[in-house]
Amino acid sequence: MSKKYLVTGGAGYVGSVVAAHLLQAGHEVTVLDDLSTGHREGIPAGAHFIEGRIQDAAKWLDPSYDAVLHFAAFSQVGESVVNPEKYWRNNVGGTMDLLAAMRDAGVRTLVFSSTAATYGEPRSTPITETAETAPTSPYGASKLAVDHMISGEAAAHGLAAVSLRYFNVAGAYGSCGERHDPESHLIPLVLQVAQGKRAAISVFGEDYPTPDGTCVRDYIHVADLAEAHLLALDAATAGEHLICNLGNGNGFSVREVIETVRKVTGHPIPEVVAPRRGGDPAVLVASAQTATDRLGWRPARADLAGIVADAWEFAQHLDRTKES
Ligand SMILES: NC(=O)c1ccc[n+]([C@@H]2O[C@H](COP(=O)([O-])OP(=O)(O)OC[C@H]3O[C@@H](n4cnc5c(N)ncnc54)[C@H](O)[C@@H]3O)[C@@H](O)[C@H]2O)c1
Ligand SMILES: O=c1ccn([C@@H]2O[C@H](COP(=O)(O)OP(=O)(O)O[C@H]3O[C@H](CO)[C@H](O)[C@H](O)[C@H]3O)[C@@H](O)[C@H]2O)c(=O)[nH]1
Repeated sequence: MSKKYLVTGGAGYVGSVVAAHLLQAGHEVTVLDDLSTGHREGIPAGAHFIEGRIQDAAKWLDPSYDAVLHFAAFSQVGESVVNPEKYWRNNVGGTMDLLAAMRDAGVRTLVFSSTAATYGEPRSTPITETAETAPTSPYGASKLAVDHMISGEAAAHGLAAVSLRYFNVAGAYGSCGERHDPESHLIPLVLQVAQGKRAAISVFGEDYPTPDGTCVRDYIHVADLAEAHLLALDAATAGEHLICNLGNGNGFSVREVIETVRKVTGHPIPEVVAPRRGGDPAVLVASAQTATDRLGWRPARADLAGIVADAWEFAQHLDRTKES
């Protein structure tokens, strides 16, 4: 049955891909986005668009919505360290306003973009949802605070809520892909080297306790992530706040990612070794067993070369549309 969804942050990377999946499944989608980091042309065709802030969600939310999918947030770890108040105000304050608007409008289902950054430096791997949460940045702390807020909303007011804790999101879905400015994520940066926009990729540290000395991460295709959101909408249960990690359970090192980009693009990709980046754990790999058990989710695009190939296709598409 067709449903009506509000997608906050639907002009951004992950939100636009999820909006596209919801539309393809036959649902009605309204994107609420202030375009602070998103792109108007990234909103998938067929979605309604409200240019506005989550802080003002009460202006637009009404009981006709079946659920909210909440992506809107600031998400740069480094920026959050130098400007933490920006993160508390937008991510935490904004979500508090959104939850109040949902309560007033009687919209009682929420899927929230949480993050692996809520765990901080892991004590063991793979990371399960019962692992200690000790975020190492204000960004991670702000997302953890929202998770706590949502738990309270479910317990006190019967919200049906699912938080999805993404590990390293990558890849693209058709014309929806990653275009952060400034870009800080590894795969799009390595692709910029392939495109000749950067001279070399910096490898942040080669003295970690990992097989090749570089950091290991769990890269998950954004389309697999999107499918988990559709399953989460079905699984959400009144009064419960379900938290699920989303990753493939496989770790790839920075050097393995660079080598994969070389193979996929056919470009040489010079690399330079740089100092460690503050706050980077050596290894971050998810156990997504809860997502499998509770949502019935299984990643279908776990192959790193396939993830990189889709991101490469999108990077070239972006260049072609800029030129034309
Ligand atoms: N990309 C990742 O690797 C990753 C990993 C873990 C979690 N997440 C989370 O997923 C979500 C989406 O991330 P993304 O990579 O797509 O980021 P993004 O910056 O591309 O998208 C965020 C969107 O939210 C909008 N926005 C921000 N504040 C807003 C506000 N107050 N009102 C309305 N719109 C607002 C921005 O304009 C942007 O379009 C974020 O919540 C992020 O914390 C992302
Ligand atoms: O130019 C670069 C960029 C990144 N890296 C390395 O590549 C790995 C991946 O870095 P990303 O910036 O792509 O991703 P992160 O693992 O830092 O971040 C991800 O995990 C975080 C949790 O720690 C947050 O959830 C965040 O939103 C999500 O993108 C890290 O070891 C990083 O040090 C480099 O070596 N060179």
